[in-house]
Parts: sequence; structure tokens; C-alpha cells
Amino acid sequence: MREMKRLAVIHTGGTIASRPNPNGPGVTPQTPPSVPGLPGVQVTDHQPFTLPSPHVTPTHMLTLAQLIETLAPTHDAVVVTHGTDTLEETAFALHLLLRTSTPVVLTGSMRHAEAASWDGPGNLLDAAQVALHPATAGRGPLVVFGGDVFDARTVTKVHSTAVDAFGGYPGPIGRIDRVGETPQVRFFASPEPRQSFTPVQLGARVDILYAYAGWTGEGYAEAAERADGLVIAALGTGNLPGELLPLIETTEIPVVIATRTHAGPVIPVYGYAGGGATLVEAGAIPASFLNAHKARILLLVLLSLGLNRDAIRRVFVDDPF
Ligand SMILES: NC(=O)C[C@H](N)C(=O)O
Repeated sequence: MREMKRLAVIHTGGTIASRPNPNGPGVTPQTPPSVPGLPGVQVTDHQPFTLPSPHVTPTHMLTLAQLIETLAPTHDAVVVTHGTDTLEETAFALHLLLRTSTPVVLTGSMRHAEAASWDGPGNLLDAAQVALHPATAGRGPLVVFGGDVFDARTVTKVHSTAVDAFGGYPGPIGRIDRVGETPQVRFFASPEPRQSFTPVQLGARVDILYAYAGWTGEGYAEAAERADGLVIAALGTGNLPGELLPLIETTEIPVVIATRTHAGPVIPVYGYAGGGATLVEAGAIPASFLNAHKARILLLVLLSLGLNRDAIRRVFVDDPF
């Protein structure tokens, strides 16, 4: 007889666990969903916390990583349900923190359990079947949403209400569809080597500043004073107004430059004051393809490990992550 597969489902809240609030306005996370129809699979449910994802912090992400590491040796796969607003930050944190090779898939929903168009059960079944599929091993944590399979490094929420809420350049790395009840899982990319980091806490403070036309550095000095590291969602390939250059030159803490555009890398092209080449010369660290909020997660992991600015630069610039 074929052995039952073991799937751990970790519920953390979000719209997929939400319904109208009986005591007040709006919808709130209440009851976690169950995975619909998975014959031959033994499912165990875990609920480390039940939060709307805007309330999820890096400390919750670390707790989740530790729970996954304890469940992984006795399970074939792990699914995490999560609110969609910060799902990509948790997915990327898990990408950095997890050492296990047990497949981990995150999902959520855009419509709550009492909405006619609730997308929770479909996404949850998709996530479970992708997680249990043999081709999923070795890919690091994935996000499955609307049938698309995304890499944790590149996935981003691209729509505030649509059911197909996730995308991100260069797009999905796989897809799940069904013929009858049989899942058809296809991947379009090969697994890549990853390194993992093991901080015991994520207590560093990293603030994000958002660049705009006419920014002369408002808020920069205060942020540099209170934080252990800064990320700037900069313009284009990683450029800023000229007024920012002297501020960055005199900043001792790591300053990471991401782009506020929705695709493409940060590269040191421009040599005018505040251009990317001058910022890198002034000590700023380019975030490559990471968006600002994922660059923040990497920076706070590295700061929490006690790495200095040069070591942090090496991880951002040289190492696969
Ligand atoms: N669709 C969702 O899950 C959004 C919700 N505000 C959350 O992130 O918790």
C-alpha cells in the first residue's frame, strides 16, 4: 500500500481566514480554511498567529521560519496561508532564512470566506498540490496564486483588489492547472543554488524612503539617525536628486538603493550628481533586482547577523540570494 503523504498547513491569518467582523466594521481574520479534497494526504494544521498581514512583523517571519524547520523533517511539504498585503515580504524572508529542502508554498486569497467569489479554497488546493509535486523540491519557498507559481525573490502584489493579484518581473516560474481532478504542474525554470542565513533575532531597524521629483532630502537625516540601515526606493536605474549625494556620502550606516520602477535592476549608469554611479561611489549599495521592501528584509537579516557595511555590500552585489 502507498504511504500517505504528510502535508503541514500553517495558517497565519489574512483574507483567506477572514469573514465579516461580528463586532465592528469590515472583515477580519477569524477562522482558518481547510484544504479541500486531497485524497491520500494526511494534513496537519498549525496556527502560530492569526493576523491581518499588515500586522505581520519580521519577528513573526522568524517565528514562522523556525516552525517550518521543526515541521519539515516529518512532512513531505508545507503550505503557509498568509494575508496578501505583506505576503511577498514573508516569502522572501523565508527564502533567506530556511535551510530545509522540504517544499514550502505560500498562498492567500483576495476575497473573504463569505464572498460569493471566495478564491481561498482554489488557491489553497493549488498551493498544496504544487507543494506536494515532485518537481517542486529544491526551489526554495514559492508563492502560488491564481494558478501561477512565483519565485519568492521576484513575486510582488500587483493589484489591490483583483483575484490575480500577484505578478512581478519576469513573471511566473510555473503553473498549475487541472484535467478533471488531476493536477498538471509545469515549471519553466530550473532550481538554483541558494544560501541561507540564521539570525537568532530580527531586531535591526531598517527604514525605507521613497524618492520623488523635487526631493531635497526631507526625512533623510531623521531616518539615518534612528535606523541601523536605510533603503531608498530611488528613480529609474537607481538615481536621486543631487541634494541626496552629500547626505549619502556622510552616512555611516548602510544605504541600499532600490528602484521605485516595477521591473529591472539597479545599476550604476549615471554620473551626474545623484546619478547611480555617484551614489555607489559615495558608498551606497545597489539592490539589484530586489524591490525596496525585499531589499529591506535582506538588509535587516544581514544587520541582525552583525555584518558590517562591506560584508553587506558583498552579499548584495556578489552572492546569489
Ligand atoms: N487579501 C488580503 O489578504 C489582504 C489583507 N489586508 C491582508 O493582507 O491581511
